[in-house]
Amino acid sequence: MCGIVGIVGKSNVNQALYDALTVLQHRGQDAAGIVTCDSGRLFLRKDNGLVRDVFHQRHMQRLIGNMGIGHVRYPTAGSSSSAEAQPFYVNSPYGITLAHNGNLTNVEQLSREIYEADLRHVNTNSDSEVLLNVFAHELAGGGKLRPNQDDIFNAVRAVHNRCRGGYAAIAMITGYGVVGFRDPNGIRPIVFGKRDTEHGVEYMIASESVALDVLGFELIRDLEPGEAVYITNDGQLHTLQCATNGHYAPCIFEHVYLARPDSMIDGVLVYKARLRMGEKLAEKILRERPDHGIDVVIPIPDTSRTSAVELANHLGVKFREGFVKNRYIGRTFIMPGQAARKKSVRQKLNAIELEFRGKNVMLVDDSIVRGTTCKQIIQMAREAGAKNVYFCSAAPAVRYPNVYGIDMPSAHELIAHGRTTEEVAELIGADWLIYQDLEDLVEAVREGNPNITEFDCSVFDGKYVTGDVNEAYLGKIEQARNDAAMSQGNVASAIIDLHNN
Ligand SMILES: O=P(O)(O)OC[C@H]1O[C@H](OP(=O)(O)OP(=O)(O)O)[C@H](O)[C@@H]1O
Ligand SMILES: NC(=O)CC[C@H](N)C(=O)O
Ligand SMILES: [Mg+2]
Repeated sequence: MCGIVGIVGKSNVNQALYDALTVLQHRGQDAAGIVTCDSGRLFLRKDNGLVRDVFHQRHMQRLIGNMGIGHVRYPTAGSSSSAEAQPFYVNSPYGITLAHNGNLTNVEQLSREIYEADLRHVNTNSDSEVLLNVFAHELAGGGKLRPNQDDIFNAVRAVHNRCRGGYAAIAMITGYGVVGFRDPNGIRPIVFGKRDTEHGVEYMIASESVALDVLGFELIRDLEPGEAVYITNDGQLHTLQCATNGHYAPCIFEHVYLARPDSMIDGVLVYKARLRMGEKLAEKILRERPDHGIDVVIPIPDTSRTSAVELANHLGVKFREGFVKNRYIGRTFIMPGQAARKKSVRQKLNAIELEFRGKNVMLVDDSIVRGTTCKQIIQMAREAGAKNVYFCSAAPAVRYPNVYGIDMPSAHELIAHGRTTEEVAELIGADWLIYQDLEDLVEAVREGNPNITEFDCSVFDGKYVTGDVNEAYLGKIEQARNDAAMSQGNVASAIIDLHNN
């Protein structure tokens, strides 16, 4: 889950892109990039780091032009090297740059095809550079000096035929316009909107509606699975369904953890979905532990706050902020490497003893993935004098890898993989543990938009909606991307870099 944005404006868009990336920072903390287009010239700045660290005034001044795209990265393929920061650029045809959220599952085959048949060179291990080259090759196939919307949409159609996996992408065609497209299952989110200015209408495409809100754009709608939107340099907007088999199977983990609560995804307000998760989890606790004896409900900041409030309401138990979060430390789960994740939990959260001493506390988190957070938090609660520490997760047990843009490639790193709830409870040191049921999670989200009949719930049930994920593939990514392999790989690839300013 990276954050992507594209704007076609009426004056320089650099500041708006920067602001949008700041709002999308929760989707990727590893690298950030912006490319703008002015009079047929591209201006690119990208590097490792948070948005505020990558762009200094001297960079911003050079990012001129009334259209551009931006990216915040959380790597799920390749390495964390700055060479794989996005947007990526390819010079032919037209000069295309691309920002991608998601992960391709047939990248090996595509890489081979690109080299052997399309005669193209890809310089990194990033699947996003492969996606860009597939799109570029298909657009070149039109053979036009000046591409129009039909040429763009034909290229997107061909991308859907060749690419598998999850992808929400925004590409800029130098001098022509910005195109956004979404994979035929709609796994990753992408929306577009507009704002009126005295010089005319400006358009924005972004991962989450919150980026539109904050910049004063009005949400038009989500892209449908398989659909593309193309905004020309002079502000004409075109949309087209480019997939024959498009249907909704969006990633449910966006609602659990990835997205901001104030975002609206596919007609569902994430905030309300999380409230309903809390309500349903409370019902399960009342069913399974009617004599729970809980004195206080305490969320593990930040993401679980919304569901924890509603959980406490429904249990009729006091809600208290027992942990204070250091606001200068980012999200732990999306940090690369277990050592960094482990260290940051302690730096990030500190207990207020008063809320724990002598009490039966119910700690609430949105999810338990590797167990990094909850293990340490439970220990902190005990050190703060809690009598009993119960734990609940607003999501079901995460037992399977993700292959569509969340960095959970290795089943063996997941604390619940191959374990019962009781075994996980023991391992994390909880007196008892309750997970949300998958049907309840799906219901909590679906109530926001009953037209969505299917979700990608693969991390919970091991069913992969693209139908191409088998044991051999999972084995391969586990080997290539487990924590130990990644820390070696990152050192080796740190020096690769072709272009940057
Ligand atoms: O079991 P784990 O592997 O620890 O992963 C799950 C935890 O990671 C996330 O928190 P994170 O700190 O990333 O972000 P937040 O501040 O948005 O909650 C999530 O909210 C859980 O707390
Ligand atoms: N999290 C994402 O969406 C990652 C995008 C892309 N696969 C990368 O690794 O850069
Ligand atoms: Mg958390």
